[in-house]
Amino acid sequence: MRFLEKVYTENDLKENLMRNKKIAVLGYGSQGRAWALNMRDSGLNVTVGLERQGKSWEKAVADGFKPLKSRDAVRDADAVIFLVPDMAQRELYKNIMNDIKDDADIVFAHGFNVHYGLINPKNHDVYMVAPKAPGPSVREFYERGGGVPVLIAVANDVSGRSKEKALSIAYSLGALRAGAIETTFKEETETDLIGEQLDLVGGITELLRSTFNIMVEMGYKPEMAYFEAINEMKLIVDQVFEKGISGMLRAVSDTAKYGGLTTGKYIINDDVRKRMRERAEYIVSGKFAEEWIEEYGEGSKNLESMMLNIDNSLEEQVGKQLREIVLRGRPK
Ligand SMILES: NC(=O)C1=CN([C@@H]2O[C@H](COP(=O)(O)OP(=O)(O)OC[C@H]3O[C@@H](n4cnc5c(N)ncnc54)[C@H](O)[C@@H]3O)[C@@H](O)[C@H]2O)C=CC1
Ligand SMILES: CC(=O)[C@](C)(O)C(=O)O
Ligand SMILES: [Mg+2]
Ligand SMILES: [Mg+2]
Repeated sequence: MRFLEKVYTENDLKENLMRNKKIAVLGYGSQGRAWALNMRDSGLNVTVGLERQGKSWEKAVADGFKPLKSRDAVRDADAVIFLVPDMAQRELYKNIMNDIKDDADIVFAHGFNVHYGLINPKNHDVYMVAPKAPGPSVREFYERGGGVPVLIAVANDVSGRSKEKALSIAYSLGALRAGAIETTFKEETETDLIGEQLDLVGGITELLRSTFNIMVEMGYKPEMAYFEAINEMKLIVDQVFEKGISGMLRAVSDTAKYGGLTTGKYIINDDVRKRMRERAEYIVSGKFAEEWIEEYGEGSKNLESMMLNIDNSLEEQVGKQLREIVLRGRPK
């Protein structure tokens, strides 16, 4: 079966529609910094917009930008890119929407706010360029002559050229050196959330911590447990990244293959899969979005306490010390 019918690369860019346009990047965090730097290095006219002075402001200045208050940054922008946290986007949009030019594009790196109806800019081109990687990788790949793949999607196409403009932004991020795949806001939002909750961020975190804690309960030294249960994850995932799951399995010992395949199936059984499916449906129903908006509205107290719990855990204490050794040995 042939997948990936259409992957957009640099050859698909007929015209760089963003070349002489003014771009406002709102937010200078994980994605914001990477986008602003990559787009500037690609020759675009980038202004960084922030709500207030602070760490992000200082970082932007250190990188050679002259940040402006968001409302000033968007005033003459042809494209406004929302790279502040998803939960902050609705309020920011409300505060600055009257300052945005009537024909400016509204651009996102993730579909959450548009898909769940929190932001609904009617008379603008609204599109998404969603890097499938954390911000620092978006920058690092670009700097090393590459780019991370992106998903592009169009939610509102007033000009008839939204997709071309999304490709032009993808190009400036370096993403067309890899490729862009077209999707919808709905599909990107739901698959992004399902992925990060079921395995990437949710499932994996608890698997790592559970394995660590079981070893410690059984009387093994925490540093041994950390090495075997947590630290080595990266090396295994790197194998998956390079060669897929079967390639990873071929890179480990037959003992690991056999034990892993049998125990994996024993742990992740139909019961667990049923619970995973329930959470995926919870996302698709919109209830997760409601829950998260409510939690954020109440000051993210539960999130903070869960983070504190992790910060104070034994695995974090051991990890901090062990990483000094591990990172010291990493090739330069
Ligand atoms: N973190 C990542 O690697 C990825 C993020 N995305 C998407 O990119 C967008 C930006 O996410 P991140 O880069 O993770 O954000 P972040 O949390 O790193 O961004 C923080 C930036 O927003 C500003 N900020 C924080 N709270 C604010 C508020 N209440 N009002 C205005 N500005 C505020 C901060 O000063 C900082 O400059 C989101 O839509 C996210 O879903 C997409 C792919 C990966
Ligand atoms: C890095 C990424 O793409 C995530 C996990 O979906 C996110 O940070 O939301
Ligand atoms: Mg993601
Ligand atoms: Mg995400």
